Amino acid sequence: MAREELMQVLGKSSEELLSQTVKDQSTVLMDPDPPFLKTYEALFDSQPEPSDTNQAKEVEECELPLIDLGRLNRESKAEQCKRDIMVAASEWGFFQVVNHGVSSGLLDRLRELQVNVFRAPFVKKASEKLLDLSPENYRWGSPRPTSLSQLSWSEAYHVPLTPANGLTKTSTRHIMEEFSTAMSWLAHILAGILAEGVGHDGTYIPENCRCNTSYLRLNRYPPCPVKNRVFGLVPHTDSSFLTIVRQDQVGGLQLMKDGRWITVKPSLDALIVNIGDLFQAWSNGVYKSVEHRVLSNPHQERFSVAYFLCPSHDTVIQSHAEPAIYRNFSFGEYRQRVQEDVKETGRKIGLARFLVQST
Ligand SMILES: O=C(O)CCC(=O)C(=O)O
Ligand SMILES: [Fe+2]
Repeated sequence: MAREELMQVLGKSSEELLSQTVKDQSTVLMDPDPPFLKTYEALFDSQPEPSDTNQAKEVEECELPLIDLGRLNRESKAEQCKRDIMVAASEWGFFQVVNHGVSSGLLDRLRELQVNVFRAPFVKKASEKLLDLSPENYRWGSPRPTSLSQLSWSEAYHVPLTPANGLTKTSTRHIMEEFSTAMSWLAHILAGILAEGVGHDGTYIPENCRCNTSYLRLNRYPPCPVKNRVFGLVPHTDSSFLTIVRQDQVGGLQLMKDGRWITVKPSLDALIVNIGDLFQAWSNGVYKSVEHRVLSNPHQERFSVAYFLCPSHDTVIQSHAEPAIYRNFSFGEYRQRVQEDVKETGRKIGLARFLVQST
């Protein structure tokens, strides 16, 4: 039974477990972790569904394609480097890049900021503006999970990249701007290579994906006492053109390859790039937006930051290939459909909603 299992794992009696959050008021007020156990108590009482235990299934640990971007600056190597990027995007939908030009000092400063903000008590994160990050942009858990497999044991700040007024710029905003400028530069180089590879002209992405239409997400995965039954982040695809992630040394990111989950070995030197839904549609299925997820960890917390290269909401996604797999749609329409599906069914349906045959 789930509750017994939980009591065992936590080494707590039923009463202790039920009073988990009726702790001493000051402990509750200082606790950085969101109240997962109390809020989702009913899910732990329900019978496990087969999908609840799928984290325990055997997975392979695998080296993703590793691409040295330093080769782009050497005439004799640049073409091969571009080909490697295109092959990885179409065969894996995921790859790692090194010599990417984003300085380790900047990555470390962002990480420090991220750790600081998530160390704040949960009640503050949920109700106050902290380090220039607003409670409206703070998420924890999942909107309406109906089973444990739909719950994400994580918290995140979604950071829109609207430029701040120079006079009032905080140091937080300054670091995030510097970071997103570096990520945007890298994302545009990669997107340009991929666009050229499928015969699109090089102006569409820079014209539609601007600094203020893309965004950052700061993720924290608190230790999760319920082994193997709850994800850190549920399986999903990204709705972006492409995403660049920096993970820490804890690990837990997995991606789907040939019908199997594969664990990505953490590397602090590398950035992880994955193709999002928009690139899959725009390339008419040549580049793959593959499902990925994050496992929870019973002992260690984990941090990651993701940069999502996205266009403005009125941008129309249209592949020029024939026959087109997906009908044309605007990014705004796509986002709205995804949000409605998540609300109604607890999960994202994504591009399958936009197949030409289904209209
Ligand atoms: O934390 C990670 O490694 C991945 C995060 C992710 O997939 C996302 O934020 O969409
Ligand atoms: Fe993702």
